[in-house]
Order: sequence, then C-alpha cells, then structure tokens
Amino acid sequence: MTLGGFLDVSRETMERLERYSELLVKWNPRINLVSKSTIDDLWTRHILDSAQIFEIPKGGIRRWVDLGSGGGFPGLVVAVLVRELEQQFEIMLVESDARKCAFLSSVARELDLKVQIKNDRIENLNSLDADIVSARALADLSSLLDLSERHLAQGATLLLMKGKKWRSELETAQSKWNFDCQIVKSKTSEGSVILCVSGVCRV
Ligand SMILES: C[S@@+](CC[C@H](N)C(=O)[O-])C[C@H]1O[C@@H](n2cnc3c(N)ncnc32)[C@H](O)[C@@H]1O
Repeated sequence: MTLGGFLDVSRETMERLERYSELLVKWNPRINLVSKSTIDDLWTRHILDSAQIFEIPKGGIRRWVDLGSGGGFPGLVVAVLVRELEQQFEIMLVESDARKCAFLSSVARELDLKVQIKNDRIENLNSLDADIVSARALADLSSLLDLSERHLAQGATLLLMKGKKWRSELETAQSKWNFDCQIVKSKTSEGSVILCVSGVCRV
C-alpha cells in the first residue's frame, strides 16, 4: 500500500497508523495533543507530514531521538514505520508533559511498538548519544541547536521540521553555529521544509 503517494507500507502499518489516529481523536479533548483547528485534517497535517521524514536518513542509525514529541510527531509515526523493518534502530521520545507521555505509552503498548519514552525536560537529560535527532514545532533553529548539541553522537544528523520562517531562523543560527544544511521541501505543507543539519559546532 502507498502512504501519501510517497511511501510503500504494509497493510499492518496502515492499520497501526489508523488506530493511532483514532486514539489521538479520542484523547485530544482531554490533553490537547494537536490544535483543534487541525484535528479534522489529522492524517495530512500530522501523520503524513511526520511520515515524510522517515525517507531522509540513509542507513547507519543506532538511535533516533525525537525531542518534544507531544502527541508523537514525528517520533511515534517513525516508530510505527520502522516496526515493519524489524526495528532497525532504537527510538526514544522526549516529552516534558506527563499526560502526553501517558498517551504515548498507551499508544506504544496498544500498537506493540518498541519505543523509550522519557518524561523529562531535554535540558535535564544526560547525553542521549543520538545518530538522528528530530523535532517539530518545538523551538527556533538556534534554540534547537542549543538543546540538541549535547545529545549528538559523532556524525549525527538533525531533521528539523520548519514552517515558513525557516530562512530567517537559518540566517540567525548561522551567526552562532557552524553546520552543513540540506533543505528538503515538505511534501505536505507549502513553504515548509525539513532542515537536515550535520557537522554542528559553535562558531
Ligand atoms: C508545540 S508542541 C509540538 C509537539 C509535536 N512535536 C508536534 O509537532 O505536534 C511542543 C512539545 O514539546 C514539549 N516541550 C517543550 N519544551 C520541552 C523541553 N525543554 N523538554 C521536553 N519537552 C519539551 C511540550 O510539552 C510540547 O508537548
């Protein structure tokens, strides 16, 4: 089966994603996992948007860490997608809100996903030694680099999902940090991009 016209997945994966979206709709009124204005378009705005990130890294991953996962975007979608590949890498979701972590744990249990869920602030954690760090709607690029630096393994890549202000964020970050950045256009949201950042070090 094809997911969003860009990713081939099994029927089981599609069923897991459908169940995940049902659980989100059920829990959302209580803990505001996604904004009310986007819940009717959950599939495109959140699930497909997150799924596109899965195609970008090219192997060699031991640990993928998603920062500020909220309702699981993009990290929990990645956990569903990697499950059909017999779990080629470890996935960790970091989220400071305990209610959101309870939701993430409940979905992971029901969908039989192997994910570690860390209910803490990113700043409080020892180095997570991640090969991939992802984040969506968490902070501006400079703040994301501040938060992530300590958690990057050698040769790590950050996959940062950014809205229309990405150019000015990039300019500001380049005055404080050295890094390589590949810009991938979003397949689901006009004007949004995924910044693929590597070789991060302070200026
Ligand atoms: C705007 S939401 C985005 C959630 C999700 N990534 C998405 O795209 O739907 C940001 C999330 O990051 C969490 N968060 C913010 N600062 C954090 C920090 N320093 N450490 C851990 N989680 C944090 C918040 O609790 C919230 O759930």
